[in-house]
Amino acid sequence: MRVKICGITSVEDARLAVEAGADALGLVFYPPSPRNVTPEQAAEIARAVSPFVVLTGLFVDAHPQQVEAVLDLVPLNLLQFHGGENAPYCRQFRRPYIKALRMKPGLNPLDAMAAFPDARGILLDAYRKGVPGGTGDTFDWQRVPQASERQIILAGGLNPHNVAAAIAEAQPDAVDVSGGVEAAPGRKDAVKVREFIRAVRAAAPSGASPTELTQGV
Ligand SMILES: O=C(O)c1ccccc1NCC(=O)[C@H](O)[C@H](O)COP(=O)(O)O
Repeated sequence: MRVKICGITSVEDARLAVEAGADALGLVFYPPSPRNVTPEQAAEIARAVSPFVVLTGLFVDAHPQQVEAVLDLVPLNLLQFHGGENAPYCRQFRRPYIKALRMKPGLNPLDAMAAFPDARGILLDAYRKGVPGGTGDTFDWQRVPQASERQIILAGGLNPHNVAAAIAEAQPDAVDVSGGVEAAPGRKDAVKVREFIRAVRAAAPSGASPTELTQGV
């Protein structure tokens, strides 16, 4: 079970997340968010982090030139598109990407993810009208497709106290959290980060997915 800590805004928070065992860090390039970072700030964070930790750059319906400008400065390993982007938009940067789908009532995630066959993963997030992400809201984890061939990342309102139940119910391949491990918007809480990752490891030890655990793989 992989863990992404999203909304990292400082070298200090990047280091505490990596030391706690995060597999990936999320850097938000979306100015209305309190977790937004500039390309220069992101480059400083990147310099401080092991090259073996996945650096994810997050965008919301960004102009392609904005994405390219970030890529010129920041050695991102992965892009995350969190708006209404389509597959041609996402693939134009010729980088691995994950596509976020907000679980609007009535949305069929299997149909929606089929539109992004070349996405490395699909991040399923809560839906709140007018707010693209980082809502702190959960959604019905029963809606997460099971036995999908795709890599499913569960997000939305996770925290140290609910992540084990979320994993048991949704059986994702990875989890993602932002607000649930913060002391304040944009500032991570070291204890919450450690508790979150500890809870994930307890729910899915040795990195195995819950499916592998229950099927004795
Ligand atoms: O984190 C943000 O502020 C944000 C703003 C706009 C678009 C996406 C954003 N975050 C993307 C993420 O992947 C978050 O981790 C995800 O939405 C879950 O956030 P939370 O419910 O706070 O754990």
